[in-house]
Amino acid sequence: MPLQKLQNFCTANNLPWTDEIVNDFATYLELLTHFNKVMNLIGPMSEGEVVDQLLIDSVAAAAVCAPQGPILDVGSGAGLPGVPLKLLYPDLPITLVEPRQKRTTFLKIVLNRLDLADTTIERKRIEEVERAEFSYVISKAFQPPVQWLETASEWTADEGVVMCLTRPDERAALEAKAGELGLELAGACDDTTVLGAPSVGDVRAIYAFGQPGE
Ligand SMILES: C[S@@+](CC[C@H](N)C(=O)[O-])C[C@H]1O[C@@H](n2cnc3c(N)ncnc32)[C@H](O)[C@@H]1O
Repeated sequence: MPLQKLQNFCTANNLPWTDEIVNDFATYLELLTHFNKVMNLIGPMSEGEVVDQLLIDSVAAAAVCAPQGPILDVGSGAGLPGVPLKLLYPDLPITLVEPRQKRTTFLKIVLNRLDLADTTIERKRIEEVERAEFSYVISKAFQPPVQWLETASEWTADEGVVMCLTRPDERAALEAKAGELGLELAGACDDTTVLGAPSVGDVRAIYAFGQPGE
């Protein structure tokens, strides 16, 4: 079954995996592949490719640093990585920021079909969203990593983390920018294949940045 690799990934990395989570991922996968054909949300992809390239890349962030409080996903598109994270951590509030109407229409369909509580969809550019603080600030393929770290830091609570889904060759530049912003590395994976992520997705390294501990 297409979700087997996702299950293997979650169990190998001690991420939540229950019957309810399986059902929710199956529904999301079905909605993504169905509406992709009519709305062109993610380009032509098979179910297997969606799992390998999008779903595992999304939950891989939690294998490096699991969310502990409200999540902000900027440039969420068809809900990546925010929806997979919400399915793993249904009790955490999440805000999905996405300016394009077709994509937010799809997000609303997902929200209704999966009955996702504490989920806010902002059909805006991040620059237009009323400022708030989040515990876990994440994006995938939204801004170049260093620019993202700077953007995200403005939305991150004191105890929170900025998640950078990127490539290993960005680490030095990210650490330099983090120093300027008064942040430090709070979690790192320089090669997501060691987590068991297929090497076909865009996310090859994951770094978490937070305020220095005492
Ligand atoms: C390359 S897509 C990535 C979508 C999704 N994160 C993924 O990985 O499939 C970038 C997304 O960022 C959105 N976007 C562009 N500018 C934005 C802005 N200023 N604020 C929030 N989202 C923005 C686009 O509409 C698009 O859906």
